[in-house]
Amino acid sequence: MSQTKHRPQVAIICGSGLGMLADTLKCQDSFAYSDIPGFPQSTVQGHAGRLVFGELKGKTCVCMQGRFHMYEGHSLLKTTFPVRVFKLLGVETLFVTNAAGSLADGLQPGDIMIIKDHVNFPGLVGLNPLCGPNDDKFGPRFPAMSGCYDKNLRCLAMEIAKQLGVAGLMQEGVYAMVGGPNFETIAEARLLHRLGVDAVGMSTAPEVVVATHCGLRVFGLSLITNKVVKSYEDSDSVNHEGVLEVGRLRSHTVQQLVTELIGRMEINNNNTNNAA
Ligand SMILES: O=P(O)(O)O[C@H]1O[C@H](CO)[C@@H](O)[C@H]1O
Ligand SMILES: Nc1nc2[nH]cnc2c(=O)[nH]1
Repeated sequence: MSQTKHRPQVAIICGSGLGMLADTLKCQDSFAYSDIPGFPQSTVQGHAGRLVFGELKGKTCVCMQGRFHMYEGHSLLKTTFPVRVFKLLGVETLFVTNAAGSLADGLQPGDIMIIKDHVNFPGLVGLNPLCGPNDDKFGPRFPAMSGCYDKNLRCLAMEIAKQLGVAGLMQEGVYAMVGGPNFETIAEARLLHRLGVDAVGMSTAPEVVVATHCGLRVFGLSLITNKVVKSYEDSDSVNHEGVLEVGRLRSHTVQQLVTELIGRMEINNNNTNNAA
């Protein structure tokens, strides 16, 4: 921390193809992950691997330009390590963003889903970053997750979307994390759809679990980059380049939304969770 004067209140994790969120920060100090002791390395295209500090609408922010995924071979402890670093830096609010495939019929590529809740599939079978001895300095052994996506921030995001004229692109929904790295089979897609999942990806849930455990307020959004194929008659097929391309197309809107939300949200929330 001796190498930057910034003391962030807000942390942003950029999803696949959404690294441009860091470009909006003013008075930047940036560090390659390879220069930060203990930090894993990004191995996925569309995740630059830089930690960027700066100002956004009067708030001090730190932005992860590139996240870590379980499928890269990192332990869940490693993938979520930056979240605890943010907590120790004094961050109060975590913004998580991701690219995701839609299962809900009403969500089209290019739409933005405000995450209302998640299904942490790896977590349900014991792949949870909180497994192992609990560090009471961060939070309790058995943390509640019922209100992990802050309701006030979700409402404010919708209000801002209306003011920006992009409300038609936005709705709330449930995100599910699967392990990846392969995309879903048709049978898996149908299963997820029946279970009430609106969008699926390979990240985010462990970060939110660790953030909630240590009392951070969380806001999450998924950029819908593709429809998950649910029909044997459908010859469409998803690929990572297409995912990154939708990120590029929607970068401006996502940037505007996140910038306004950070500008207008209250800070000093005392790290309390505000459940739905
Ligand atoms: O969740 P993010 O990092 O946005 O990336 C999503 O996009 C990649 C697949 O194209 C996967 O890593 C998936 O999780
Ligand atoms: N698992 C999964 N992750 C994604 N990331 C972006 N699109 C998708 C998708 O369709 N499935």
